[in-house]
Amino acid sequence: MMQNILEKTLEDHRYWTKEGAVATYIPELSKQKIDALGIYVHEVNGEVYKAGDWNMPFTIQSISKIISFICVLQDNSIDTLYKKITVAPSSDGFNSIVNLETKNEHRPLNPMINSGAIACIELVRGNTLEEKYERILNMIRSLSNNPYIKVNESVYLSEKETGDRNRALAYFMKSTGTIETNVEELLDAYFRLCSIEVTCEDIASIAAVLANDGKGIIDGRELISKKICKTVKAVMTTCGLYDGSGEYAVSVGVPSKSGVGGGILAVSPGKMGIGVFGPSLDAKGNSIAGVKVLESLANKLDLSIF
Ligand SMILES: NC(=O)CC[C@H](N)C(=O)O
Repeated sequence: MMQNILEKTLEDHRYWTKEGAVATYIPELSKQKIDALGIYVHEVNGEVYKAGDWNMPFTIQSISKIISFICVLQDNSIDTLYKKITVAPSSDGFNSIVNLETKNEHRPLNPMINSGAIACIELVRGNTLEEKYERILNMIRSLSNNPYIKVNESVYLSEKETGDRNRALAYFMKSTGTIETNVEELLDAYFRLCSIEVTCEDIASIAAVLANDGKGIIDGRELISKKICKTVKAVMTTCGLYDGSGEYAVSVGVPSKSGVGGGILAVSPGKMGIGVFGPSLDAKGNSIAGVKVLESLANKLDLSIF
C-alpha cells in the first residue's frame, strides 16, 4: 500500500518539476537534472519504501544545518547558544544580512539560515575547525548509517569560489563578536558541510532517528537525547524552510529542513523519516515538487503534527 502511495504521489506531482529553477548562484548546482524527483520513507519499525530517483546523489546543502545544530546542542548548554544565536523565525531569505545589523543584538536569528549555521560551527567541540568539521561529518555518517558519505569536490570548489554573500555574513559577524575564530577556515568548514553528497535514503535515515526520539532504528541505541530531538524538531518546524516555514507548517505540518540542492528531510514523530529530492526550487530556495509531494503524502497519511 505505502509503495503504491509513493509511486502515485510522485506521478501526480511530477509536473511541478517544470516550475521554478535549479540554483544557479552556485554554478555547479545548475548542472542538476531539473526533472529529477525521488522519495524514500524509513519507518521507525525498520520498514523502508522508495520511489523515483531516490538513489540519485545530490548535495545536502542547508540540511547539514540540522546536524551542525545537533552537535552544538550536545556540546553546549542552550544558554551558551543563546548568547550567540537565537531560535527566532525569520521573514527574510536564508542568506539575508539585514537582521544582523538591525535586530537581535547582532545575533543570527536562528541556526537554519546561513548566518546562524556558520556561527554554529564555531560552537561545536574540537580544537581546530578541521576537528569541528570532522565531528559534524561523522555525525552525518552515523545518523544516516552510511560511513561512505563524503564531499562532492566540484560543488565544494564552486561554493568556495562564489560564496561572497556567505563571506560577507561571516565577516560581519566577526566584526560584532559573534564569530571569534578565523573566518576563512570557518567558511571552508561551512562550504564543505554544504557540499556533502547524499541520497534520499541517507536523509530519510537521519530523519528516522529524529522520528524515533534519537534512537537508532536497528539497535535502539541512543544517538541523540530525546530532549535535543525536541529542540531540533521545534526549530525545524518554525525555521526549517526559512521564510517559507509558516506556509509549510500549514500545508504540510511536519518538522522539515530543506536545502538548495533540492532535498527536503522530513520527520514524522513516532512514525517515519522521509527524504525527498527535486532540484527545481521556488523563490525561497525550497524544492517546489518536493513540497508538493510532501503536502500530498502528509494529507494521505495524516502526518501533520498539528
Ligand atoms: N539554503 C541553502 O541550502 C543554502 C546553502 C548554500 N550552500 C549557501 O550557503 O548559500
